[in-house]
Amino acid sequence: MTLTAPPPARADALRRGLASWLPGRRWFAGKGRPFLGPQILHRTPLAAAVPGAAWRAEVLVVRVSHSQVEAPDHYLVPVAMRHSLPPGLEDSLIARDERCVVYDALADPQIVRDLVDGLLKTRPGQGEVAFRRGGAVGDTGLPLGEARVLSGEQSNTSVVLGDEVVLKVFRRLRQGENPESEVLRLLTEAGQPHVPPLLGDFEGPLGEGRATYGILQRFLPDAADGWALALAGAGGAPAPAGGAGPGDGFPAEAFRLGEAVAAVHRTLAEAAPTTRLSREDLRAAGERMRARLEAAVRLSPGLRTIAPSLAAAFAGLAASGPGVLAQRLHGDLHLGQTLRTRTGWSLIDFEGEPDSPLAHRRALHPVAKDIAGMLRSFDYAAHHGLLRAEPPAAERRDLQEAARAWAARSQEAFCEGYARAAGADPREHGALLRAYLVDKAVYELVYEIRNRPGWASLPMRALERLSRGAGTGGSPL
Ligand SMILES: Nc1ncnc2c1ncn2[C@@H]1O[C@H](COP(=O)(O)OP(=O)(O)O)[C@@H](O)[C@H]1O
Ligand SMILES: O=P(O)(O)O[C@H]1O[C@H](CO)[C@@H](O[C@H]2O[C@H](CO)[C@@H](O)[C@H](O)[C@H]2O)[C@H](O)[C@H]1O
Repeated sequence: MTLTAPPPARADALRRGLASWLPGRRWFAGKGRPFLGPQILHRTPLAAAVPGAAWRAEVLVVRVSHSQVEAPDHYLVPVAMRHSLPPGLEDSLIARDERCVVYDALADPQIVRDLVDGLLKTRPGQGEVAFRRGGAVGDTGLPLGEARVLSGEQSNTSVVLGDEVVLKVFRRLRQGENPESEVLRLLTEAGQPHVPPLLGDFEGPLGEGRATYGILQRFLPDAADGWALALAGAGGAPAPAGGAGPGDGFPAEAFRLGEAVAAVHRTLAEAAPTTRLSREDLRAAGERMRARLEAAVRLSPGLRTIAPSLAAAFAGLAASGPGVLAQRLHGDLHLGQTLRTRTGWSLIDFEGEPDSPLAHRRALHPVAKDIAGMLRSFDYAAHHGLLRAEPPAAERRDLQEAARAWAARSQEAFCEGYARAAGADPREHGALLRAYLVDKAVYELVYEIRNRPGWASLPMRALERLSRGAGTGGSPL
């Protein structure tokens, strides 16, 4: 018997299903908070590349409001509808009515490949959801192999097609072009070797405007994740094959990573506008950091006692100018955004901080913002092993000292690599770096409380340490 696609699910069944399915998603930002709705803002049918398929697919844009006064969040949920749920996809089931079962289309390899095949044939201005090619592919099309969903601690959903291409679907939408496609396009067109090339992006409706729904990028099949390498390094493992050399350990890799980040920064400074910050600009940046800190204190009252000394670091920002260069950046740089291939380091995920407004992510910032992100990440990797361990107090102190020393070695090596490639050492601007380090740790604290409460002690400890030295001159490392 040949099956045809079922009729589309009823809107009320979809809404009810989404209300219970969404809060369990890793990428759902409102965990633990009640919400109104959800409301389905757009329901766009997607054409399958192969006619006569036994399924149908739609892209849903779902609006979630946590209160009448806060701005709502918008989530992208591509759904598949079939007569029955394919085996193994129970966790992806969203809704069921008398017509069909509805589930997360990105969890179904067959559907993802077929949908991408169909979307690749669209062009901007044609159809509701459309594909725009990047600078790195000709008109002959892309080789699309088997689809496999990447799992892990992610803000979005990525699917690898063959070992060639990765499709990243943005889960939280904002109107306008996502900074990731914008920045990757610049870097790809400039031939920057430390970034996998952008192949194209998808866009579709969001309210009255449009939004980037996803990107297609070259996949690096043999790459090792920088976060995993750093965790292994912090635990005493040697550097990876093809690395800086046996016995050099992770700090030697950190040096090369510093060089790679400096090279990407240089390309961005050449390819996009830059500006020199006045004292007033720096003071305003310090004010924004202070507002972030105040919001964090409301969420985590334990911060209250150290908040004044942390704020002193932001006040120091104005003293570091005028004339600091601001430019387009990565925006949320950490070890989880770095990949180590046989030939060197690559940077991915140029979306910026997923919890920050788009205007802030698009704005020009000093490179210290990215550098601070990476320096904080070495600290995370060093202390991660202590999260669950509960050794006696004396042993714990030793472990903490060892972790701090490892982090400091990696941080220094990263700055040396950066300085070698950029010709300017980030440690020379101590007040600037300190302000961005504190701001990043504040962002992380909020991020962890909302997403991984068990990890919140990592940025909290760092803030306590930074508060003891905040506002002072010299290196903040
Ligand atoms: N071009 C790529 N090549 C190889 N692996 C990749 C590539 N892009 C992403 N990945 C893998 O997918 C993971 C998630 O990608 P990322 O862009 O960081 O998504 P998110 O925004 O969800 O955090 C990465 O940590 C990496 O392991
Ligand atoms: O990678 P994303 O764009 O989703 O970034 C968000 O999530 C990150 C965690 O997955 C978070 O990074 C923090 O944890 C990392 C270890 O998991 C650590 O390496 C980073 O230094 C730390 O900031 C990131 O802040 C957040 O925006």
